Amino acid sequence: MAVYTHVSAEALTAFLARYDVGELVSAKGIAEGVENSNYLVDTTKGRFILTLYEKRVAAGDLPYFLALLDHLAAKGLPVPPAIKDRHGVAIQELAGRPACLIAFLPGVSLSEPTPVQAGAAGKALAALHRAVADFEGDRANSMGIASWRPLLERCGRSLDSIAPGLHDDLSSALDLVEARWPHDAIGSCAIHADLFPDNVLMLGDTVGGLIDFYFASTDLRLYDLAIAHAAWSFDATGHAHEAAVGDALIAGYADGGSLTAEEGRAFPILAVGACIRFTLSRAWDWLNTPHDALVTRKDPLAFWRRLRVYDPDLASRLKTLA
Ligand SMILES: Nc1ncnc2c1ncn2[C@@H]1O[C@H](COP(=O)(O)OP(=O)(O)OP(=O)(O)O)[C@@H](O)[C@H]1O
Ligand SMILES: N[C@@H](CCO)C(=O)O
Repeated sequence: MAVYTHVSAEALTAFLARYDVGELVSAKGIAEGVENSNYLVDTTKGRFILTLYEKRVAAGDLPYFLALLDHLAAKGLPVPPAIKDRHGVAIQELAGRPACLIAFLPGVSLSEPTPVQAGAAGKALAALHRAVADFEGDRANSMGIASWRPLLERCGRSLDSIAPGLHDDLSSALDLVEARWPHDAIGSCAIHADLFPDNVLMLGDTVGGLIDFYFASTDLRLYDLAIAHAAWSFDATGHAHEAAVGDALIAGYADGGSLTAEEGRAFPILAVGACIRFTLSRAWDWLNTPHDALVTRKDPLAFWRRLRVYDPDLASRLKTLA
């Protein structure tokens, strides 16, 4: 998280009065994350997360996200439902933004997951995909493949201020991904689409919570696994690939088995797509983050470098990676 929108103690007290959650004791902005504004809120009755939805989350999509969370919680997955106020309303407005009060889940986000922990996360992702088999909600992926070219063009030549040649290199990589993307050749379902280690709260080697469903959408199941693989199995710089962590994540997902031959063939291009998606969203943020926001921008090149593992041949032909 981050804090883009500031909430006064008075406004928060009035907001909490709509709920049966006790009275405000303290509220602290959470510096982690980049997408939404988040506060850790303690009341006389417990601990909560207050989220104010920013830039990439459209208010009209919130009913989909909350329905998905309710569906997953009802199936026993450790996801945090939004709290309803005394009138049964979960989606509110606060400080001019859409806002929800969310159940706090215990656990810590890992920065250096072990293979055992990655295996547990892979298992949890598979459980999520099984649990949505009867979920009827549908949402096009607003950060999916169709959005990458327009985002590249919106970033424009400013990308070259991050690394000389980055605009054209991203464009070349995108040409390849657009030509080879499997589209309907493999299964789709509701996916998390952002299952980074910071969105999995771990209790030792056990998954205690899956959070941050605000990119959830209907897309390729295996693309979700490719995103998680790219997020979990590299160090923070994107230089070092922890292959054992990635292998354990996939084995956990497949529950000890392996992907089908068709899935195995599709995986690298989906992972290259994941690299492009997060390079682009980070690059946009790098170039456009407001100066007064409490947020640590994430390095776009850390994601870009992962391409060297997923498509070494392509990487060797790109100025920014060769
Ligand atoms: N339900 C929850 N229970 C406990 N902690 C939470 C919960 N939701 C969020 N957090 C804490 O807040 C931090 C930021 O949350 P989150 O990842 O949802 O923010 P974001 O801005 O959407 O981030 P991202 O950059 O991953 O998209 C998490 O890393 C976690 O520490
Ligand atoms: N998890 C993403 C932020 C969501 O777009 C990142 O680390 O870039």
